[in-house]
Amino acid sequence: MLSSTPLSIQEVKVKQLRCHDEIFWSCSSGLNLILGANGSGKTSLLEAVYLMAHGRSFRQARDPYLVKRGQERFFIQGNWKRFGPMNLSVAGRRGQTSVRLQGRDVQRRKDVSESFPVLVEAPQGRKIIDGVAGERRRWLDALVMTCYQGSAQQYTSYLRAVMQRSRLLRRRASSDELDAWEHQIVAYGLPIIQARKRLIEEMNVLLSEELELTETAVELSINTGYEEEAWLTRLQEKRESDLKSGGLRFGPHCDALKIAFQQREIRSAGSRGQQKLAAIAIKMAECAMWSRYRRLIPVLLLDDCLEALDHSRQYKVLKRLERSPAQVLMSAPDGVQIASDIDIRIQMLDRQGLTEAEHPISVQGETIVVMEEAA
Ligand SMILES: Nc1ncnc2c1ncn2[C@@H]1O[C@H](COP(=O)(O)OP(=O)(O)OP(=O)(O)O)[C@@H](O)[C@H]1O
Repeated sequence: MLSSTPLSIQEVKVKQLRCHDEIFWSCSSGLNLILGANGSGKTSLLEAVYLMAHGRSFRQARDPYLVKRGQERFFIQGNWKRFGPMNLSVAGRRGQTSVRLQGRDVQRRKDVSESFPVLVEAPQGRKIIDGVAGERRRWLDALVMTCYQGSAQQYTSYLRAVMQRSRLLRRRASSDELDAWEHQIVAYGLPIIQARKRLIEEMNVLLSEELELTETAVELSINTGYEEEAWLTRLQEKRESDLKSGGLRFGPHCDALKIAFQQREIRSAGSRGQQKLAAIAIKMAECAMWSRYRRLIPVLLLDDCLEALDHSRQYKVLKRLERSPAQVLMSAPDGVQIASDIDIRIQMLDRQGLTEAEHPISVQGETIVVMEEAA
C-alpha cells in the first residue's frame, strides 16, 4: 500500500496580525498546545497557519480586522515540511491578502489549499455539528470533491442547470426547453447523490472506529432516495410553484446532512461535551480520507478543543490525538491540566510571546486524579 506524507509546519513568524506585534512560533511534528489567558492571541496564531493555506480566515464573518489596530499591513511567514521544506507567506491589508509559495505569487488559492491541507475545528469556525444545514452540506460536498476526482465538475454542471431552469421559468420558456434542462439537473444530480452516499459510507466506517472516543456511535446520513423518473416528474409538476417561490427547493442542493448519535441529531440531542467528541472524531475521519485519497495527512488546528470536556475525556482526546499521524496545533485557556504520559509540546503565550512550559501541568496533584479516572 502507498504511504501518505504528513504535512507539518515547523516555524511561523507573524507580524501585526490581530493583537500580535511580532511573534515567532516553533512547532513540533506531533502534538502542540498553546496555553494562555483569554484574549492573549492563541486563536490568532492558529488563524495565521490557516491563512497561509487558505488565504482567508476560518473565523466566520469575512473579517476586515486581521491587521493590528493602528497598522497598515500584516505579514505571516511559515516554514513547512511537505516532502521537503517549503515556504509559504501571506501579506495582507484591509480585505485583501496575497499568498506566496516559495517566494512566488499564488494565482489560484485552491492549488495551495489542496497541497497544504489544513483542517480546523474552532468555536468561531464553520459549525459542522451545530450550525445550519447549509454549512454541513458545504463541508460534505467539499470533502466529496477532495476525495473523488471529477465530482467538482458534476457540482458545477448541476448548479448551472438549476440556475438555468429558474431563468427559463421566469422567461416563461417553452416546455421543451425546460425539459432539456430538467434532464440535465437529473443527469448531473444522480452522480452527486451517489458520490455523497459513497463518502458517507466510508466516513461511517471510519467513525465506527472512533467509538472509544465518542462512546456512542456517531453516524452521518443524507437523503439518497432519488429515482430518475420520479425526480423528472416532480420537476415538471413543480414548475409553477417553483416560479412563485423563486427557485427550485428540491434536490441535492437542498438536502440536509444529518449527524446522528443514538439515532437522534447530535446538534439537538447531544451535550456540549458529546458534540465536541463527535467533532474531533469527524476530524480524525476527515484526516483519514485525505490520507486515503490524496496521500497527504493534513495539519489539524483545534482551537479550544478541550473546552466542555471533563478531565477523563480531555485525557482521552489527547491520547487519541497523540496516536494520530497528523501534526496537531491546539489551544486552550490557562489552567488546563495535561497528564504526564502525553507526548505533547506545551507553550505559554503572554505579552512577551511564547515560552516553553513545564510538563506535566498539574495543579494540586489533580493530574493523578485525571489518570485514575481515565484508567
Ligand atoms: N485588528 C486587531 N487589532 C488589535 N487587536 C485585535 C484585533 N483583532 C482582534 N484583536 C484582539 O486580539 C486578541 C486576541 O484574540 P484571540 O481570539 O486570538 O484570543 P484567544 O487567546 O484565542 O482568546 P480566547 O481564549 O478568549 O479564545 C483579543 O483581545 C482581540 O480583541
